[in-house]
Parts: sequence; C-alpha cells; structure tokens
Amino acid sequence: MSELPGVAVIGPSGRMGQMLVAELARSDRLRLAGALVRPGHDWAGRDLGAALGGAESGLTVTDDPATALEGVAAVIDFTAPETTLEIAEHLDGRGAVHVIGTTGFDSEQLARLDSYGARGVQVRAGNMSLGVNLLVSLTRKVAEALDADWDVEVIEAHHNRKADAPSGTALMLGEAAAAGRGVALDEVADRGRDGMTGPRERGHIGFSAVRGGDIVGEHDVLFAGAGERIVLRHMATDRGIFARGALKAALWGLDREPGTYDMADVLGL
Ligand SMILES: NC(=O)C1=CN([C@@H]2O[C@H](COP(=O)(O)OP(=O)(O)OC[C@H]3O[C@@H](n4cnc5c(N)ncnc54)[C@H](OP(=O)(O)O)[C@@H]3O)[C@@H](O)[C@H]2O)C=CC1
Ligand SMILES: O=C(O)C1=N[C@H](C(=O)O)C[C@H](O)C1
Repeated sequence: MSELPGVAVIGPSGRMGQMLVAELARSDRLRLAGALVRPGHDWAGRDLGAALGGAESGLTVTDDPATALEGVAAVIDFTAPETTLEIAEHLDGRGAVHVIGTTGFDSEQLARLDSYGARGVQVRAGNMSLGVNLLVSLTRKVAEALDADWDVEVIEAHHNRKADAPSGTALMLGEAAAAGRGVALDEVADRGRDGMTGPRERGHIGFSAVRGGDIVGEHDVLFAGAGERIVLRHMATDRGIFARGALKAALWGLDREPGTYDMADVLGL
C-alpha cells in the first residue's frame, strides 16, 4: 500500500499548531511528516508526542526548515507574517502545497506572498471554517441588496493573546461587504475611532475589535438602517474547525495547478 501524503506543521507548539497535530493524528488521508519550531526552541530535537505531554510519536521536532520540509506534499502554516514568508521562500520550486492560515499581513507582505503563489499552490484564508466562509457569501449578498443608507460595521472578538487587529476574518467580511457594494475596501474602511470623529460617513465600513480571555473567535456583520438592523453572526467555540478546514485545503491543493486559492475554492462556495 502506498504511503499517505506527508504534511509538515509549522509552529506545532502554538494554539493552532497543537490542533493541527491532533487532527493529523486522526486523519486517514494525510500523515504528519514534519514539525518545525523556531531556531533554538526547547522542543527542537525532542519527540513531538512527548513534547506535547503525550506518548512518543516517532517524529522528531526540528528547528531546521530543510529537515522539516524534506519530501512533504503539503505544509500547514498558522504562524506569523514574516515566518510565513520565510516558509514560502523555502517552498519555492519544491511543489508542496502551502496552506496559509496566518493573518496580519500588510499589503507589501501580501504582494510578496502572491509572487510565490504564481509558482506553487497556495491556499490562503483568514478563516478556514465552513461557517465563516458561508458568512462571507451571505455578507456579500446582503450588501448587494442594500444601499449605502445601511451602515455596515464588522465587530470581532478574540482571546487576549491575539497579535493582529482587525482579525483576518473581519477583513474578509469587510472585503465581501465592499465587493457587494462595488467599492474598494481600502477607500471606505474605518479601522478605529477615537476622539472627535464627527458623524459617520455614508458608505463607510467600520471595524471594531474586542480582546479578552479565551474567546476563540466571534464575528458580527451589522447592517444598521433607519428603524431596523440586520446582524449576521458567526461564533467559533473550538479551534478544531480551523484545523479541519486546513487539512481539507491541503488535500484539495494536491491536485491543483500553481496559483493562490482560498477556502471558497476549496469548499466550492
Ligand atoms: N485562518 C484561520 O482559520 C485561523 C488563523 N489563525 C491565525 O494563525 C496564526 C497563529 O495563531 P495562534 O495559533 O493562535 O498563535 P500562536 O502564537 O499560539 O502560535 C504561533 C506559532 O507559530 C510559531 N512560530 C512563529 N515563528 C516561527 C518560526 N520562525 N518558525 C517556527 N515556528 C514559528 C510560534 O512559536 P513560538 O511560540 O516559539 O513563537 C507558535 O508556536 C495567527 O496569525 C492567527 O490569526 C488562527 C486561527 C484560525
Ligand atoms: O487569532 C485567532 O485566534 C484567530 N484568527 C483568525 C482571524 O484573524 O480571523 C481566525 C479566527 O478568528 C481565530
């Protein structure tokens, strides 16, 4: 019997890294074949299972990208923007699928990522859950149906360790609302209000970020009209939804031509 496609996880000690390791251990279609930590991390050289506090897994954690990525069919990366760019550089020309869940890229970093996507398969999404990707479609549809008399606000809440704001998901939802209205998000986004801001500008899309405790991820898209409001809401209570989406993306990506894809492509939405 042939071996299952091997997957490397970048940052296996992280919140998402641990979820990905657990989902890969359960998978009957993919196998965990590499685990990369940052240089000098105290897990480097240890058995992954033991480092996670469980039974020996037979896979040694490494801080050497060449060792972790050797021969894998896909790499799942939920880390930080500069780390993801370094991984994209290592993968360039190797033919492995790069599944990117990392958020918080600036426009220059996104352009650099796109250049790697032109030569390899990248699946990139600020949120890999089915529910959020459906919410993105719904947001676009509602925005198409309503005029700019309806104020759009995206409100997100996350745990107190989150590094970036607004969340990647909030930006996906803002992009969807802007697309529904036929405008560019950059031109209408209000990404933080403080002080004498004056009345709200018609047609703008506002963002608010709440940070606290262990909130996994909550997103509301509020359409506020005169005398009525519509709220579209997604609440994540288990990071497994993102990890399972990432595994689905890795499998889907194995048969693709080079390009940058998203979860709407993977899920056929
Ligand atoms: N798209 C989606 O569906 C989702 C996206 N995310 C995004 O995923 C990212 C990670 O989130 P989360 O897991 O909560 O964050 P964590 O901080 O818990 O995990 C990040 C991991 O990446 C590791 N890392 C950073 N740099 C390197 C490097 N150079 N080499 C190897 N490992 C490295 C960190 O290691 P160390 O601890 O040593 O720094 C850490 O283990 C964020 O951008 C978040 O927004 C999160 C959930 C869902
Ligand atoms: O950092 C997180 O935790 C999450 N990040 C993603 C985002 O920025 O939207 C997805 C999810 O909401 C959890």
